[in-house]
Amino acid sequence: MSRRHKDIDIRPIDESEIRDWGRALFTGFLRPPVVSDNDAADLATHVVPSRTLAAFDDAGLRTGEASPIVATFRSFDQELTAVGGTPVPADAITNVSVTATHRRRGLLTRMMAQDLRAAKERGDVVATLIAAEYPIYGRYGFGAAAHTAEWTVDVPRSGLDRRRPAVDDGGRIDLVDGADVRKLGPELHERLRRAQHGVVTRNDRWWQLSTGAIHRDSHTWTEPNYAVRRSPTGEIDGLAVYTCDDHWGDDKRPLNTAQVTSLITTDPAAERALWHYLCSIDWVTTVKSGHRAPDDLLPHLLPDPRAARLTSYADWLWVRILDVVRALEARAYDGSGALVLEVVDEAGLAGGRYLLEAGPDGAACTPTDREPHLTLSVAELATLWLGDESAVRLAALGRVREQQEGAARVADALLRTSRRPWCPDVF
Ligand SMILES: CC(=O)SCCNC(=O)CCNC(=O)[C@H](O)C(C)(C)COP(=O)(O)OP(=O)(O)OC[C@H]1O[C@@H](n2cnc3c(N)ncnc32)[C@H](O)[C@@H]1OP(=O)(O)O
Repeated sequence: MSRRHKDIDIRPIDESEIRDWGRALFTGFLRPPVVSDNDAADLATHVVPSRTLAAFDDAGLRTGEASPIVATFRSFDQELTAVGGTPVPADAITNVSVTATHRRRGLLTRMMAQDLRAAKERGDVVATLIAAEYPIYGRYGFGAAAHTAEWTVDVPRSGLDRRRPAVDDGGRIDLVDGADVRKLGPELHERLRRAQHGVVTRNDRWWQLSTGAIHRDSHTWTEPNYAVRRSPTGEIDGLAVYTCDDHWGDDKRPLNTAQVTSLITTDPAAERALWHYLCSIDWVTTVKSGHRAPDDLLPHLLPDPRAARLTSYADWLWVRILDVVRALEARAYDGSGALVLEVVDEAGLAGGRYLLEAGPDGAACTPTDREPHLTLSVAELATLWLGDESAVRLAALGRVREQQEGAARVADALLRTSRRPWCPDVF
């Protein structure tokens, strides 16, 4: 007999429960439900029990070793770069799963409420996640704040001159190994995240996982190629990570694909140089770009931009604002103006009426009782906050309400950014 959801206990796990929690996670994520000793040891290195929730159904039929854990949820400290380059503290949510036998009984809803409350109390400005499916997280106040795009480049069609480098500025490209990337990458990424809104922090574990320094039985690993670009003054200003397959046509024509898993730069010259390098590797006729911002330069670095076909486009980083005042004061504004926002938050975490007075020299956001210009949910505010969405478009969709005529245009002039946000990572 299935139990009512409120009889199922939700609480942080303790250290002795990490392995069972891992098995429930693998089950929920449709991996083989087996946690090897190697996987258990790896989980123990980064799963922080106090930030890791589980739902326990003790009444189920089970034998021997089977665990009562039927749902998983984990969060960790992160920083998210706001518009203008200032990082804000974020509650990064991951490893959300509810076992198929226990779906749609409100377990995620309970775990989310618990975690967001704790994040609010800790003083996090936002919560972040990468959503498995679009319809899951809006109800909890998350908005799709940054999108991802992938292009597939038909190299022979691109019109690139593969004989010479794209940028002849005295810079160079070198192939390095994983150990070099662990040394050089973090500093490059630090510079990127001070410049690009939407970027999130990468911890040591991120660099170790992405360079094969940590081996997990539950994940396959293929050593990629790592190319760094040095600027004319010798500074590392770009890193491309890619794998190549080994595919030949019947007519002995090379038809290899270079799949980019990560490409970060701090300079457009480095971006141009690395894409050109990737499109110039002998045998490579297709380059897949990996996760890019929708306004990435790539297509327009090719003489024929149509050679870059958009093969994936989707919502990517979801943001839940927990502190409207700090979120709006942390970001930069190119224009100047004042806006009164009526923010609706059904969870009672961040709602209220706020006056935003902003300009290129800074912003102040204060609770107010002035008449609002716009009424919107906290989720819609998140989509506007990172600069990606248009308030005019949301008004047309009925997702924000103009309380004063023309307010959506004023909001767009203040909040939209000239380049779109980009989150290069999955977490
Ligand atoms: C950040 C990440 O980790 S992303 C990974 C998320 N995990 C997965 O996708 C793994 C597979 N899916 C699952 O494990 C579960 O279905 C979850 C975690 C998505 C949802 O867990 P549940 O406990 O079933 O959610 P819960 O019962 O709290 O649902 C609340 C509401 O959201 C809706 N909902 C939940 N999941 C979905 C979904 N995938 N699609 C559409 N609606 C959904 C429910 O129908 C319910 O709506 P209602 O209140 O109108 O009835």
